[in-house]
Amino acid sequence: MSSARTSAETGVHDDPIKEEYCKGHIEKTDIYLRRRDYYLFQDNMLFISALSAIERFRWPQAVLAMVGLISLCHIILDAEKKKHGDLFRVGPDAVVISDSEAWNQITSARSPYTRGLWYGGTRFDYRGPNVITELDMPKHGKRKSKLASAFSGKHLAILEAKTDKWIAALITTIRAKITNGNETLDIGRMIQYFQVDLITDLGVGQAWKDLEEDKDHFGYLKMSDLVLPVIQSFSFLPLARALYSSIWFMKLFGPKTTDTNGLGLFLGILEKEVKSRFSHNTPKSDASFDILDEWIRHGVPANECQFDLALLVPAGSETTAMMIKGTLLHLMSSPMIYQKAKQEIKNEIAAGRISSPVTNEEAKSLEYMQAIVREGLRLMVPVNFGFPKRVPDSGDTLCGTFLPAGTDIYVNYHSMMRNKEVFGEDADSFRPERFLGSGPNNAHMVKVVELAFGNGRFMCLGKVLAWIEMNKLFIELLRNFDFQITNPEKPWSRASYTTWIVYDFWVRVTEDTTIGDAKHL
Ligand code: HEM
Repeated sequence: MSSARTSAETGVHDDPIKEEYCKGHIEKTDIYLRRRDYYLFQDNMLFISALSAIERFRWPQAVLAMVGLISLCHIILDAEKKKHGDLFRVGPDAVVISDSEAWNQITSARSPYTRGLWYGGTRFDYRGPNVITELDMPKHGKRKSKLASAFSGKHLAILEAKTDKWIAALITTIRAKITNGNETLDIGRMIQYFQVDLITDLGVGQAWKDLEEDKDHFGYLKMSDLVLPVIQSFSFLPLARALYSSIWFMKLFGPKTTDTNGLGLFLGILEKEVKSRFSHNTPKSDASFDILDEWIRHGVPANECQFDLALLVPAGSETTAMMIKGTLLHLMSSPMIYQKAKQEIKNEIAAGRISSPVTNEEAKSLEYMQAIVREGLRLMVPVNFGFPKRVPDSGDTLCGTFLPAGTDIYVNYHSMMRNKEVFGEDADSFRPERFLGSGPNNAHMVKVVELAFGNGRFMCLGKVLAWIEMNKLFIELLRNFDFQITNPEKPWSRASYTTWIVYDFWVRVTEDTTIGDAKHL
């Protein structure tokens, strides 16, 4: 509880509850109980009662309910948003928000908000925090600014060249499968292989070659599909989170660099690579750029290099892969949009306006393809829910409700991206046309979609890379191939946590023989 402050100090004159709180006359819990419009425990909704039950130590029910239900959390949260509005409570000290203006304000560059303890629960290495699990904001800011150089300036051209290289590898692999008579393939898995190869190549200059060998090396993806749901479910439960992210627990049960498979093996490989670079003190030339060298040049210490490289693989692969898979599914399910996209690519090739492969700059001038990317990112927003920001000492009023200091505000991106007031009555439909034109509402929609990457000092570190990929990949895939869903009744299986997991995304892929220059790779 923050110390007593006067209304003159806090500037609070208009809200008696807020004023009492700021003067220190009432506790945070009183505020929740006094505010009828804010008191949601009358809801018998399992998700909310699961979260609230933690505080009452009804452990077994809470844990079971959470783990069982959270794989549908986007549906549950969206239903609650429809009932209670843009801000509602999910725990004694926690609310969920889907209002884009408020989220923009909370996460702005100079925001006094800090990270909630939830962030610490995503840690997977007992030896130390990575940049995303660092809770000390000044430390986080310093650390992040050193990491950011690898994603900016002269390195952008290298990010683009590596993206081209791995898109080419993806296309070669798909083509080889078609030639061998395997037109039906799990495109979801292939996109994950593509992402892992791209990120490992960028990270340490050596891809795992998942695509080339058609193999989930080190069982990394299998392990991540198993571990992510557990970590992402338990991270919402304060006591569980404190337990499993404690150093002794992680030492006993977490991944270790001596493991022979999965996450531990992966950490071990990174440890070796980082040690070798530091002991040889030989950063590579610009031509053979990788992120590790860039970080060493910027004075990132060896242990942080290890932890942050280990973060890049899940942070950089699961997210972009989800967006790509989701957009492909929408394209395949929307024949008119699919054909319009192909026609735009055809026209641009015929007019000699796009190279092979398309450059990032050229890709940005394909208006319809850009609209598809935004619409795909919006409807298949890769980060679904989570990433709480903690209300500063003065408290704050959001969506008309006063929130006391220390309240965690979780974002509900899924509902934010489907807000009818922002995106129109058909916000649930895949309709890229909504982004065509340049009216003020268009600019506003674009800004809201950008929030999918976070904002201000909470911004995603790999945003620029993700945009290069998204700009190019769909153009390259569609100029080479045609895609068709194999099972219209169940095109894939998908579970939602903070991020998503997609299984069994089988599609039929054939060569597109109608677009002239397709065989460029
Ligand atoms: C479509 C793709 C992506 C989306 C939607 C996305 C979204 C996000 C979001 C919402 C956050 C958390 C922001 C917050 O704290 O509020 C984040 C953080 C982060 N992302 Fe991404 N991301 C994507 C791709 C990538 C890629 C490709 C990389 C790396 C190569 C990456 C690396 C990171 C890192 C390192 C952080 C932590 C930043 C920090 O500590 O402040 N992401 N991302």
